[in-house]
Amino acid sequence: MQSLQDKASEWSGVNRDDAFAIDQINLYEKLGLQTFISLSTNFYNRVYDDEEEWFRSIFANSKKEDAIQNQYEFFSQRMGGPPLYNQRRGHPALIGRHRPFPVTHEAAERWLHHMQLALDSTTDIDSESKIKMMNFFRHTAFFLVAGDELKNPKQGIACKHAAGKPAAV
Ligand code: HEM
Repeated sequence: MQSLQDKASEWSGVNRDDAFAIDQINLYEKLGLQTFISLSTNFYNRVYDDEEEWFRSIFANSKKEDAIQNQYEFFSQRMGGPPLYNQRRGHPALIGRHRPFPVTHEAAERWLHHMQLALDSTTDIDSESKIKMMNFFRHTAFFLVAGDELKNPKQGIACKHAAGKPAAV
């Protein structure tokens, strides 16, 4: 059976080495906390203003300021900075924390679209760091999609004994 990491690689098109190239360099030391704050602010300004109502509504129960802080604290600690996220929120457990939300393939692409634009409009992020970060984001986004599908595993093909019977629900 394919692991969630394998599915993430297949669906994102990013292999594990590229996804975790963020660990070859300390991006937090290179970019600084303020850059992460700007990135998450740019990102969530776009998300909360998204013209696509279906995507915007996924965030309807979260306050923008809280979402920004959750994100930049997580990114900073994951990319070599102090454990601000863990101190305030505990273990990230990203699949569990995304459980209430519909993290579909389409939602992942929309999330990544906004993140690419946010990276491009955040000054002080060099292009090599952007590529590393985007590979990590892309792989993680599809890791979350794979986790989301565990909520509603697709029905397998019915065996011959089920022929003519209504599908199980
Ligand atoms: C794939 C599409 C994604 C969707 C639809 C999505 C959706 C959401 C939503 C609705 C929240 C709640 C906002 C808040 O209160 O903080 C959230 C939180 C969060 N997301 Fe995502 N997300 C996605 C991808 C990602 C990715 C790729 C990452 C990491 C690289 C990530 C990291 C986080 C973190 C750290 C939080 C804060 C969790 C908490 O402390 O409660 N998300 N996400």
